Amino acid sequence: MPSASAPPVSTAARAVDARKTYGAGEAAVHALAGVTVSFPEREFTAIMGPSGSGKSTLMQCVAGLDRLTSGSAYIGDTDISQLNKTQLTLLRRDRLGFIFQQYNLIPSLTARENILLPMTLAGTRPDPEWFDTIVRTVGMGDRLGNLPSELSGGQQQRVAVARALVPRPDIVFADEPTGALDSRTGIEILSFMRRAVDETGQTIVMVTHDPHAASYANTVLFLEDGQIVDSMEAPTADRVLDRMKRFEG
Ligand SMILES: Nc1ncnc2c1ncn2[C@@H]1O[C@H](COP(=O)(O)OP(=O)(O)OP(=O)(O)O)[C@@H](O)[C@H]1O
Repeated sequence: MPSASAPPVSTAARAVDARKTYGAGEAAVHALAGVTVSFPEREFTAIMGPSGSGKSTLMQCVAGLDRLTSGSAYIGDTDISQLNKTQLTLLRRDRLGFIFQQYNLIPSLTARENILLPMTLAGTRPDPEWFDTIVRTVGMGDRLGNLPSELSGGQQQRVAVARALVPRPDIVFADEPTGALDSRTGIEILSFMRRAVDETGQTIVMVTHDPHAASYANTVLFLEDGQIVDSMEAPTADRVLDRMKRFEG
């Protein structure tokens, strides 16, 4: 139990009775079948579950990339189901960061320009000290002038991670961020994401299939058939793997 003096845990994002149905009638797929979940601030949450269990749908709907069929999704206190398209675009730009399996870098821009692109588009500038901290921590300091085609896959993903973190978003959503990387490079990226949470108070929500990746999180949520069926605190790769095996029976 938290002590009486412990600060209350704030919620960076949450969903309330979230439902998402694709198609209609007999062909209807209930990708989310009533999910209520909170993502605490300054924590790293992983979402796992069998293929088709609704992981990406949940992330996309909470991150304002897709809309729920019913229920609500909040970023902080903002009910995003009430926002129009423009408001959603601005909310994503100003308050959220994204990391995908595909790095989505602009080929004609240098690493530095790619990292700064979201802020350039928003007409803002990063705090120079913060920019240096992020670039140093992701280990990209000497490659900032290079184009993506001159960087390895791991280096490109580091640029993508830096791009997500430099604007200091309220929350970073990551969908299989290490899916395209070899295991050593994946570990570097995950370690960096972990440090961003521990050392800078970043909030991260990550969808993954990989029990080892999930072990970097504070909490793992398990989805099955569009519902949250379990959660695990302080996960280890072995415990996550054991839990995942129970879905296959
Ligand atoms: N645009 C769509 N149209 C129709 N059905 C969809 C669409 N997107 C997702 N689905 C279905 O919704 C369900 C949940 O999909 P989702 O991609 O969220 O699962 P997931 O857990 O992320 O899967 P995976 O691990 O394979 O990426 C699946 O049955 C999927 O086929």
